[in-house]
Amino acid sequence: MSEVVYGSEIAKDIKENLKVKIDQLKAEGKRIPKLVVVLVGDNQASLSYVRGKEKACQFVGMENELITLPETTTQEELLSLIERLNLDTAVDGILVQLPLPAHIKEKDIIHAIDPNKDVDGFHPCNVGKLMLNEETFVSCTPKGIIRILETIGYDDLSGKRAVVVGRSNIVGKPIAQLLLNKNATVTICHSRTQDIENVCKEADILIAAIGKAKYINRNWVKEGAVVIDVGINRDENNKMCGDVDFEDVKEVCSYITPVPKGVGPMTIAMLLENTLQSYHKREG
Ligand SMILES: Nc1nc2c(c(=O)[nH]1)N[C@@H](CN(C=O)c1ccc(C(=O)N[C@@H](CCC(=O)O)C(=O)O)cc1)CN2
Repeated sequence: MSEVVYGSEIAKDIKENLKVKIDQLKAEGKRIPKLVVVLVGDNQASLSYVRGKEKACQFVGMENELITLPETTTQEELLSLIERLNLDTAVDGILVQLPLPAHIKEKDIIHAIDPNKDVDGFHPCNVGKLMLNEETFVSCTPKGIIRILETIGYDDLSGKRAVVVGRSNIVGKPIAQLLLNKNATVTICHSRTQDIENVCKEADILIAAIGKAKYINRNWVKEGAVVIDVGINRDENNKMCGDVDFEDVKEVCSYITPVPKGVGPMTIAMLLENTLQSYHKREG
């Protein structure tokens, strides 16, 4: 029987901590950190995520501007907005919500954001620094996963085998690098991996980030493994669920994150931390 790790509770503590720090800046009459979130189009899930970011900023007392643009926005229009935000000295963090409409090249947009304001940690400069184990903005979901491992005291990863299922630029690749930076022996599995079930079964830490509802069952999981579920899917009853069959896997692992209330809320807490980090780089 496992312990269920609620990222939502860890995130709440982090946000309370950030609120204290921002209250202190206010009491000292200092400038307040500012995050600008850009949403293009009307993807309902994205709208709900940016609202979550707005609410979190309000909770900690951070300045927040949400810029919503129509689906028909051109790449040039979005690039000129980013240019303006790059130059705005009151802006510490710029986040362009993904996915973008198909006619806009995500890569060009990410490359245009000033790496010093890239609180998503998606710019190639920041990804490169992560690979070199240098201080940088670390992408929020992977950073949140590491914080979960630290919170449960499972962060001495020397000699541990970590398996990441999924190779996205946002989650799979950066979490693999972060685990490697912590001395884990890391394997990345994906759709072309052979015998994926048995590779996963060797993991002391199993990170599921594939985007397939309840794909991983207890046959994939070593007894006592730590299981982190990054998936956000809908099951056959339209109920939100992860990539892991929670009820089945919780019987064999040591720790497991649920969906919802697991990794998702950590993403937003880490975004606030990255924005404060950017602020301090600028203001000292
Ligand atoms: N520019 C970015 N775009 C996207 C990112 C990102 O980090 N940067 N990540 C995801 C979406 N995302 C944040 O943007 C995100 C996803 C999920 C949650 C979350 O808290 N989920 C809740 C459930 C919420 C619900 O009820 O719908 C949970 O898991 O408990 C927060 C942020 C893609 N795009």
